Amino acid sequence: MSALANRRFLKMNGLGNEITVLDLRGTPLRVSAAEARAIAADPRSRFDQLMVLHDPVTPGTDAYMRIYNTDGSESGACGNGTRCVAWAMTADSEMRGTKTGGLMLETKAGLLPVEQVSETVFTVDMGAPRFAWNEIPLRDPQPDTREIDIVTRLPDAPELQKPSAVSMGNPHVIFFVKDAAAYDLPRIGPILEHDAMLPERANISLAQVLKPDHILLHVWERGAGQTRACGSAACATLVAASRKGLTGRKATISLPGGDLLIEWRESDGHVLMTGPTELEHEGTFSPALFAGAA
Ligand SMILES: N[C@H](CCC[C@H](N)C(=O)O)C(=O)O
Repeated sequence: MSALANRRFLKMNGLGNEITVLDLRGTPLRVSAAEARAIAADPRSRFDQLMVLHDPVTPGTDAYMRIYNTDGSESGACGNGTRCVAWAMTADSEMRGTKTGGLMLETKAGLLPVEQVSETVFTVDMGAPRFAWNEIPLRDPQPDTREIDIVTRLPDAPELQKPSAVSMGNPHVIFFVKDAAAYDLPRIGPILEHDAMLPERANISLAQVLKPDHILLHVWERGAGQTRACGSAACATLVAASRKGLTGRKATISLPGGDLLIEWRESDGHVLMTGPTELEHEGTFSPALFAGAA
């Protein structure tokens, strides 16, 4: 039987980005890719991202997070999930600590300071974006990641070329388009996600700049498909738009699930993401869920 059987989880969302939170602090347990897929397959614990809390690694931090996509792959960043974890560690009776004030979370990509804005709204310091082609990573050297070469040619969307590429601890490719809603993302998303220029695949964004402080965004997520919102994509998109001179350093990013406020802070180059969280229900994993999952 999986050691995860009967463990408690929270089903949450950040702007409709489906997040399941699992607290494994104080245990040596780890979630395998097969277990993550099994959790995603149950409608009660279904997720776009599974956020797993582990004991802190770096002294002074509150928890280490491992982030899983629906397909069992792992990511270094999830903005909406990080806010959900912050809510859980602040308000949930079994996950909260005694600490008041901000939290310091960590992933394999780095440290994420979080501040509470109101009961359910949090600001996450998502760190500094990376632009070097090998840090994103891209397959081939690119002199300027504001406009990269990709291999895919879509006959019915020839304008989808020369996207921007940014790492927010996870890889993002952003196409600036006239109408972000005009594309069949479930069809073109997987093709672009697997472009030969992207050795670790990427999250694919279609961004429409409405005003210098307002962007409309649709996202196809690596390993999870089309989601109602993606926080790290919103951060990557604001940074890419600002680098191209399309916006300033602060904008509202409107996603199908709602709005995020993103600021690319001048003083230290970090990206701040502010948005809501919502608890849907809690539950425990049924042992039957893991039959066949290693
Ligand atoms: N929804 C998440 C991002 C998940 C990214 C993941 N799909 C990846 O493989 O990088 C967010 O709010 O930032």
